[in-house]
Amino acid sequence: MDRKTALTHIVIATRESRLAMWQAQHVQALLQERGHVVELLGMTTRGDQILDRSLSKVGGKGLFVKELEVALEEGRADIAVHSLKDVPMDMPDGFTLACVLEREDPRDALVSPRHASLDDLPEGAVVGTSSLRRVVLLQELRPDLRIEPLRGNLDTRLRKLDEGQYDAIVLAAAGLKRLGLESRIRTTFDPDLMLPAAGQGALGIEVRADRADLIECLAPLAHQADTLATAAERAVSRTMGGSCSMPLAAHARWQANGKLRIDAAWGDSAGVAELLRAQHEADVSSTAQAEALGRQAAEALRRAGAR
Ligand SMILES: NCc1[nH]cc(CCC(=O)O)c1CC(=O)O
Repeated sequence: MDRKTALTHIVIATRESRLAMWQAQHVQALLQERGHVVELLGMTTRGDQILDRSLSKVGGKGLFVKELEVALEEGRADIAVHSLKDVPMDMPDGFTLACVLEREDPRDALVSPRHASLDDLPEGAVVGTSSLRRVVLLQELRPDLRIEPLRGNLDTRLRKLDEGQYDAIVLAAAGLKRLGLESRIRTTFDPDLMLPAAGQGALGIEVRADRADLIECLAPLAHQADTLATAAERAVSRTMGGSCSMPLAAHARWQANGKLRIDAAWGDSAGVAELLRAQHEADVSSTAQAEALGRQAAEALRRAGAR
């Protein structure tokens, strides 16, 4: 195969959940518009199989990406499309994040058959989420709520709500919107109250670090403003030694004054201690500057007592 042919034929490794498939097809369409021939290779990951335990107890974020990386390693696929939120802060040796795409709504959403907002939930209502970040933030807003674990892909989570196992559940707005389920959203949370997770709503494309050819093809798909914002968010998690067993939130927004502002929050994993928050802003025009901003916020959380 000559170099030109190799460049135009791209195989995307993807998980088979509806959301993962949507995301892979989205990238497929973007690459096809640029003249590439793009195929999907669907696969089931360990994270998809383990549905009965909280993810943070069985190995964390890496579970969703490992099998896809093996496919890249073996040359069965060229790129993997991930929800950036699920991508470990440090890529394993030999892999790199080639680009971050324009992000969808980064906020969390409340889904409930009977209640229009968090304030509208009766005392002691049962709310489903397995994210420690959401647990800690919800407990701060409504200490009376009973928060119960909720696992599975988006359709499974909605089914469990519809079966009556919960009064409400909290999900990323981005996933619901991508699957055409926006009408299920009763309210999207003010990000200052329910601070999103690092990378929430953004897609990242992973490749083998030695595939300069692919990195070049993918460069035009990058969204610069969201790349810098999510780089700052991911630097908060990286500095904190972040994994999904840590109740950490990090959300960066571009301000009217042209600066990038980052908000970060950390809570005790028991979910009882007070929530620590940090906020910084800076002029940011490079990844290094974005990461420095994220580190500043993490160091402020540390000084305030986060471990
Ligand atoms: N942890 C699972 C996960 N990873 C990405 C999304 C949604 C889409 C996104 O945030 O980009 C979700 C579901 C959720 O948190 O409700």
